[in-house]
Amino acid sequence: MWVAWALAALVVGILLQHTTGIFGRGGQILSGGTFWQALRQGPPVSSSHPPVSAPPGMPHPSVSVFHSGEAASPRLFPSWEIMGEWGLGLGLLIWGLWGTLLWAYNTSPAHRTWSRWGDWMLWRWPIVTAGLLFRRPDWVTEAWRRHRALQDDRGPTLAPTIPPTWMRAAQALDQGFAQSLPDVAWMTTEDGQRTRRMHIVATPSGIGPQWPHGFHAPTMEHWREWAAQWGPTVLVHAGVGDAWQLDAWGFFHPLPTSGESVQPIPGPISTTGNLPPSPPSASAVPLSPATQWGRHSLKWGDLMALAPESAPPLAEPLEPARIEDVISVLNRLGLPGAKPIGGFRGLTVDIIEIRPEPAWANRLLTPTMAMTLAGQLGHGDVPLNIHYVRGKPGVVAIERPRPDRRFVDLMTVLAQTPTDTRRQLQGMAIPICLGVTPDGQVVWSDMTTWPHCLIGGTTNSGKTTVISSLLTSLTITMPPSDLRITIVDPKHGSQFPWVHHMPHIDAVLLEPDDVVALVAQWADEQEERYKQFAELGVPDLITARQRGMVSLPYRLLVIDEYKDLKDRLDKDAIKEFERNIGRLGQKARGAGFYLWIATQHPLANIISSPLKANLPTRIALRTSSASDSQVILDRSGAETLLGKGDALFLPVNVNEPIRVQTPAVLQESLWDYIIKAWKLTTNGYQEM
Ligand SMILES: Nc1ncnc2c1ncn2[C@@H]1O[C@H](COP(=O)(O)OP(=O)(O)OP(=O)(O)O)[C@@H](O)[C@H]1O
Repeated sequence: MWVAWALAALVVGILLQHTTGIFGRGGQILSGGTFWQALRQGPPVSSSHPPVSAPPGMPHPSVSVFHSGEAASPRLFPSWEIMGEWGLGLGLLIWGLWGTLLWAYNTSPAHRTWSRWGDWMLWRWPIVTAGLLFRRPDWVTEAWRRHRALQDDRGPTLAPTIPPTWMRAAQALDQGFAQSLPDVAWMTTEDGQRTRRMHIVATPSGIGPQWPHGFHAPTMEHWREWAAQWGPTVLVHAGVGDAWQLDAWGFFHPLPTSGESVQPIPGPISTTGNLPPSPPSASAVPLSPATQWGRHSLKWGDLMALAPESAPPLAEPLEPARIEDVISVLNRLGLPGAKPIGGFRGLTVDIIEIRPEPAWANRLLTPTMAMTLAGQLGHGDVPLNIHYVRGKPGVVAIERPRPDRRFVDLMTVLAQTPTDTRRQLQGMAIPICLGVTPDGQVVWSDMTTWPHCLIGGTTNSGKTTVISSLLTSLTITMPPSDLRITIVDPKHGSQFPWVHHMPHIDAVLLEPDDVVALVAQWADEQEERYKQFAELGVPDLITARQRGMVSLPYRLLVIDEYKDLKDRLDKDAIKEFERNIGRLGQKARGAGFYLWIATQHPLANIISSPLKANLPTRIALRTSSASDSQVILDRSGAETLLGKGDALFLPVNVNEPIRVQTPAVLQESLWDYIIKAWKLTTNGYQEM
C-alpha cells in the first residue's frame, strides 16, 4: 500500500510537471498543455500592449506575473520568487512524501511502536519543510528541539526501564488519549509460566499497581491536569482479557474480565475493534424519569417531592445600571475607559464583568484597590473580590456583596441541578454537592478525587453547616452499605444531631485516643485492602467495586474541630496520628479511606505542613485575616468572603479556587426522609 501511495504521488508529480512545468524550467521534462501554459504565461498580450505593471510607488500587482515575454519567469505568485524554482519543486516533493508517510503511519500497525517517528512525521516534518521553503533555519531547529524534548524531557526517569511504553504514553499526552489508547492500555507481564493481569500507573515517582481513582479521561485537558499532578504518566493496563470501554458519559471502564483464567496473549489491537465509537454527547442520552443521583442513590422522584414547589433561579442577569455604577466609580478613581461586559445577580454577590484598559488593569487587581472600591461602593471595610474571569481573556469580575443576600436550602440546590450535570453524576463513584457559584452553577464533585480535605474558617463562618450539608448530600447519593462515616465531634454530637439515626454513621467519637486508634487501624486496613486488590488483579477499590469483586465500603472520617482534638492529645499521640495520616496519604484514595479535617484555627502550628500536604482539597470559609487564608488555601482571598457558608473550594489540580455559596439543610424533615428511605431499603421494601 505504501508503495502504491508513493507511486501515485510520483505519477501526479510527473503529470503536473508534464502539463505545467510547475517545478521550474530547470526540471522541465516537457512543456505543453494549453490551459496550464495559459495559467503560467497569462493572457496573450500583444506586443503593442505594454506589460502590466504597477504605477510608480505602488506594490507590484499579482496579476503582473502573468505577463508574456521572454524575460518573465513562469511563476504563479510573486512570493514564490524567494524560494527559487528548484526550492519549490523540492518543497512539493517533500510535502508529497510527508503525506505518504503520514498516511502510512496512520493506517499501519507500525505506529503502535514507532511513536518517535510518528511524532516526527505527524508534527515536526511539516515545520521542517516549511522552514526549508521559507529559509527559516530557526523553524527547523525548533522542530528538532521539540522532537528531542519528547524523548528527553518526558521520560528520563522511566526511560531506562520501559522506554517504548514511555514513548507511547508521551505520544498519548501529545496526540490525545483516545487515539493512543490501544498503545498504552495493554502490556503483558510474564510471571514464569503464568501470564499475570495487572494494572500499572507509572509516574516519575515510581511504578506501582496503583490506580489513583477510577480512570476518567474524556478530554486532553483532564489528561494534562493528570500529568501536572503526577508527572508524565504511563498507563499500562497489563494482561489478558481486559480492555477499556468508553461509556456514554465519557468515562473509561474496564470491561468485565474472565477472572484469573489464563488466555492466549492477544495480538495487536485494532483501534476500531477495541474502542467503541465516540461516545454520544451527554444530551443525546435519554434520562429516565426515575434517574437516580448516583448509581445507587435515593430515587430522584421521591426525593424531589420534598423540594420547595418553586424557587427563584440561582442567578439572574444584572441590570445594566448596576454595572454602570461601578464604571463611574472607576472613572472617579482615575481608571477611565472600562467597557461593560455583563453581570449576574448571584445568591451572595453581584458579579460585574468589565474589560479594563490594559494601562491600568493590573492596578485594579491590587489589594489596595479592592479596599478602596469596597469603600467607594458602600461595602465598608471588607475588600471586594476582584479577579480575571476564566475563559474570558482580558475580562475582570468585580464581586459586590448583596445587601439582600439569599441563603439556599440543599433541596433547592438539588432540585435546580441541571439534567446534564445529573447525568454526569452517574459516572462518579461518590458524588457530593458543594454549592452554587456566583453565576448560578451548581457544583458537584467526585469525592474519590479529593481525597482528603481541609475545611477552615473563623467562628460562625459556617463550617458545621457546610459539613452537615456535604454529609447530607452524601447520604442521598450513597447507600449505607457503600459509605461508612465516622464523626469526631468534641461537642458530643450536638453539632450533628441528625447523624445519630442515620444508617451511614458508624460512630460519633468523643475521645481523642479513639480517633488516633481509628486512624492507625485504617492505615493497617488500607494495607490489607491493597493486598486483596493485588490478589484480585485490580488497582483500587473503585475498580474492584465496579467489577463486583468486593463489597467493601468507602470510609469517611470527619473531624469537626482539629485544634480541640490536638489540645487533648499528648505530643507522642499527635506524632502517631500525623504519621498514620501520612501512611494513609495518597494511597488512601485508592483504598477508599477519606478524611476531612475542619478547624476554626487555621494556624501553621495547628495544621502542620506534613498534615496539610496530606489534605490536598481545601474548603475555605471566611477567615479573619489574609494569613489565615494563606494557611488554608496557600493564598489570600478567604478574608474577603462574607461568612455563613460563602466559601472558596479548591479541588486538587485546579489553580484558582471556585467561589460557592454552600447550602444549608433548612428542612429537618429531609433527614427524617433519608433515614426512613434507607431503612426501608435495607429491609428490602423499596427498590432503589
Ligand atoms: N450555608 C449557610 N446558609 C445559611 N446559614 C448559614 C450557612 N452557613 C452558616 N450559616 C449560619 O451561620 C451560623 C454559624 O454557622 P456554623 O455554626 O455552621 O458556623 P461554624 O463556623 O461551625 O461556627 P463555630 O466555629 O462557632 O462552630 C449559624 O447560625 C448558621 O445557621
